[in-house]
Amino acid sequence: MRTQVTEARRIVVKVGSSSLTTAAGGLDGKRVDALVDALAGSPAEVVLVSSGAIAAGLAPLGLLKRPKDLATQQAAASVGQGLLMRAYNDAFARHGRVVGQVLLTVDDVTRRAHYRNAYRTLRRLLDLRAVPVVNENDTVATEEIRFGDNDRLAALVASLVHADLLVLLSDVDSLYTGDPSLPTSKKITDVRTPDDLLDIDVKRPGKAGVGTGGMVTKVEAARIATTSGIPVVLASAPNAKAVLDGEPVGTLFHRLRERPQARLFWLAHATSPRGRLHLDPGAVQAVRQRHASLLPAGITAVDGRFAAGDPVDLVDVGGVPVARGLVNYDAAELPPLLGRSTGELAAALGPAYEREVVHRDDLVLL
Ligand SMILES: Nc1ncnc2c1ncn2[C@@H]1O[C@H](COP(=O)(O)OP(=O)(O)O)[C@@H](O)[C@H]1O
Ligand SMILES: N[C@@H](CCC(=O)OP(=O)(O)O)C(=O)O
Repeated sequence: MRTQVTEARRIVVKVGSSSLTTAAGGLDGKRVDALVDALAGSPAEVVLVSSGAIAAGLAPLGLLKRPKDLATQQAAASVGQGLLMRAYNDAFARHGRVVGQVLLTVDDVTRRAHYRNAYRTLRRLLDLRAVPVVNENDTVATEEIRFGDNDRLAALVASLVHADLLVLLSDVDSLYTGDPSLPTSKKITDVRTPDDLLDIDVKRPGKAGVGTGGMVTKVEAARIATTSGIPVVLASAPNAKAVLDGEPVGTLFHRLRERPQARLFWLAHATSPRGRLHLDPGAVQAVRQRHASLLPAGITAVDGRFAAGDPVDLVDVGGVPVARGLVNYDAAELPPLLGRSTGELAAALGPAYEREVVHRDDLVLL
């Protein structure tokens, strides 16, 4: 059993084009359904990074193989992305789950100002129990600023949403020492350090012809994630359920360091609180033991003059600080909300009041 997997609370799963399409081209509904069944069965929050827009758009446009020129690829992506979302929408609906499309460019995941926008949207979708389905915004990306494959995009999204695990699903069941079709190539179950990759040949692209990056981009994605403290499992798409159940399938890239908690470290050690939120015992327990977000219902009193975004201390009935967090409301807004459930507040004051007072991602225990 892999505890890196079974203990993960937030997982980014990336699936490649070759795992979603039929041999004849076009989306394979059965494979989409099987993948979605596996994802919907996971107790973790899941962000799905899905390729396949270009591949799904080929058949409807009468294209026989993946075009080489960017404009035709973009036209195919434009047609295929809608079909892809329809397939996910229908497949997740069977589990009573809603999907949200998130199309990103390189800038959205690398520039800080954009990055925060993307993070907020993804986090809100997860809070609402929706499944974000991410792809590159192929129709607007130019050759120079394009990821092209989704492996690196998935690694950056994993880091962006503070995921505990990245799963790369492909048409190959693990990393091999060389071309998997050669009998001399051996399966690799664990990659613990970059040295474990020194003798591995990852150059040859996939034979299916619809994927783009082959193993090179997957190994690169694993490097980005593991150096950000996020372990990676590379496995075949039909093994998605086994992966998420923690079974030792595919290749596990162990994380190379602890997850840097730089922002939360700053919050705990380098900020002074602008106010205090007094918690009832139930809220203290929820924050401490379940690492839950703080909701208005668990707050009994507020001290200080702070604005939304400021650091505040969360204190217990004895006034002892238990956590520090970034508050989502101005001090003056809070008193009428205290002790009331988020459902009640939303009904009385509108959906903007459904938000948590301190989100769990912005909270550090003291
Ligand atoms: N060392 C290796 N180990 C495993 N697969 C490899 C290796 N080198 C090349 N490959 C090829 O990489 C392919 C997966 O890449 P790709 O087709 O881009 O997948 P996807 O569409 O899932 O992103 C496999 O089908 C396999 O043939
Ligand atoms: N954004 C593109 C991804 C291209 C692609 O084929 O990626 P991958 O299958 O992950 O190597 C698409 O949806 O078609």
